[in-house]
Amino acid sequence: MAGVLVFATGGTIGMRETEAGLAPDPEFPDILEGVVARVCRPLGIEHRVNHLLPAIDSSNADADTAPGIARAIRARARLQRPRGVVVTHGTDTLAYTAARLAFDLADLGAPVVVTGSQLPHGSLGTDAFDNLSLALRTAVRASPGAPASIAFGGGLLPAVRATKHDSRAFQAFRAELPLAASPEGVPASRSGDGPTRSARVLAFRFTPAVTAADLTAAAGAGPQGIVLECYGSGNGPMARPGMLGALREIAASIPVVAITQCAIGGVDLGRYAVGRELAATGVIDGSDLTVEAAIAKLGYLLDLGYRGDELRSLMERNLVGECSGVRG
Ligand SMILES: NC(=O)C[C@H](N)C(=O)O
Repeated sequence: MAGVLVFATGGTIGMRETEAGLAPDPEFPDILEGVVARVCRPLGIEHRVNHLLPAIDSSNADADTAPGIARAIRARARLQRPRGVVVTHGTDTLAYTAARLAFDLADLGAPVVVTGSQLPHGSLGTDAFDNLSLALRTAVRASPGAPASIAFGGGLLPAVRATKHDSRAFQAFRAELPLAASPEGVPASRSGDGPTRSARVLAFRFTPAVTAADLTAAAGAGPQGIVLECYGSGNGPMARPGMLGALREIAASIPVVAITQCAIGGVDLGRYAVGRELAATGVIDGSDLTVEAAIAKLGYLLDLGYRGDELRSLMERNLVGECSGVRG
């Protein structure tokens, strides 16, 4: 086919006003078909629109949403060999999904561009069509091996570096850091068949009131991995009663990845005594990963079957431009 494959997954872009608030518009499939055709025809590009049902408000995304979108894209792409792929998605969890697709589809051989909108397609002055048109044109023009990107508010952002930072403005996303140079590429699957269920990775944020019991409770809910949002250069309340022991125990049973709450700078676990204490509990150094990219990467590697030292080593390296890698 060598055209564009579009996957609609929900989000404001496909919603309309109802008595219960914004909700999926049953007429959106027809409208999307028309808009995609209008952009692709003058470019001489074929297109096919797929709807992943049910269309959701992306706030309802769960651990399997992004891996499920990746599986659907892979299955279609195998048959239709597209030149590019566009995913329409709600903005609330768009950065999480886009980051995950960047890993899952790194070797697809076609660029993946994710978009959505702040206003519904039918609203006056909507950003839906500008964003969609930018995404389609990017998917057609980018090279087959280009990294996954987000087309939004007139700009393109690297999927593994982006965060939603504005709940209203048309420029809803921001990437504080560029793609890291010289990515190694994604590893082969460790377990052959792939998992039946996607790993559940939680984020836990250190704040002044946090206790060891809070962390133990979060880990007790049974996630397969935890992203620990630390202060500054990778610090935490290590003097809190029970915190060292709790972290040691958790990190011995599931991977715990330490990232920073700061947008820039990354972690440097050797800098402060509290950072060294944290490192000694067995947490993995998350370099300058965003929380979205850390969750995506850890979930992706767990789903590929990686565990233990192999997982740690991959987490600490730059696979698709998502992090600078651990300081030597
Ligand atoms: N602008 C949006 O798309 C927000 C919406 N709640 C969603 O994420 O589905």
